[in-house]
Amino acid sequence: MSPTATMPPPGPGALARTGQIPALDGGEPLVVVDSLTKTYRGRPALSGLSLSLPPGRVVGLMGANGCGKTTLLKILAGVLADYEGSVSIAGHRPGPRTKELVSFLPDASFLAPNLTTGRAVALFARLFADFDPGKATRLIEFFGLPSDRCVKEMSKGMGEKLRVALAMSRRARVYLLDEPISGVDPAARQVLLDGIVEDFDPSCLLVMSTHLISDVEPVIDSAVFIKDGALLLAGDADDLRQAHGMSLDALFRKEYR
Ligand SMILES: Nc1ncnc2c1ncn2[C@@H]1O[C@H](COP(=O)(O)OP(=O)(O)OP(=O)(O)O)[C@@H](O)[C@H]1O
Repeated sequence: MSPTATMPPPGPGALARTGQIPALDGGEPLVVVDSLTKTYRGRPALSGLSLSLPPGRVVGLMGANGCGKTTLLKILAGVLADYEGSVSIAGHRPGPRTKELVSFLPDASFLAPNLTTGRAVALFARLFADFDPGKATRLIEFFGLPSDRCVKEMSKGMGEKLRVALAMSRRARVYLLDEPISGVDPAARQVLLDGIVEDFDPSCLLVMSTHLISDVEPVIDSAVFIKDGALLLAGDADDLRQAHGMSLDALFRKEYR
């Protein structure tokens, strides 16, 4: 099915054609991606993707396995630099300047196995000038993490909660979370999501990739669907639900079956 075949009729859903998610206050976009193409050894992972994401939004980045979500987040985070097209974060090409603006939670563990929660907080405070140790400590308590265990002694879900607490405690402009709730049980997902959006600053942008759409649907206000490295749908969550007459979860199942 071609992307245009799935586009909703003109009206709110027209947003979907361009990948422009509207600013809540009419302001400038924070992240702009134009004709982004990324190949791995000649095989395309992203193919001419264009997106415009304003501050104040909590965006769900969704798509089937291998559609390019992690690749997009890595490019925005400045981890991958060999791409075609243009990418801008607050007017800057991803690089050393934007790493100060972007808090990236990768999908793999990046913490040393011997770190306790306290040592992890101290490490992040040394690494990042914008890190708020008080917020990290509050989130660690909110998530119920034990203070006497190091990373290698934590369960997968505990490790994920610690990484989320650390990533969300930077005073960044853009938060990029790759599958932040995939390792936790259904009840804990809600707690994790509550922690992620707690105290969300409307001058910031939060993008999280996920397959767990019914879990994130109450929390996100915008959605980007990617298919085969290209944009399928993007827009305000309420507009998409209204234009298609179904939940984002149902829309995802319809588009990707
Ligand atoms: N380091 C790599 N080398 C070669 N190909 C890669 C590499 N990383 C990703 N790919 C390929 O790029 C495509 C997009 O992968 P990516 O990890 O971005 O997808 P994804 O949407 O995040 O998938 P998932 O939902 O399974 O995490 C896939 O075809 C994948 O096989």
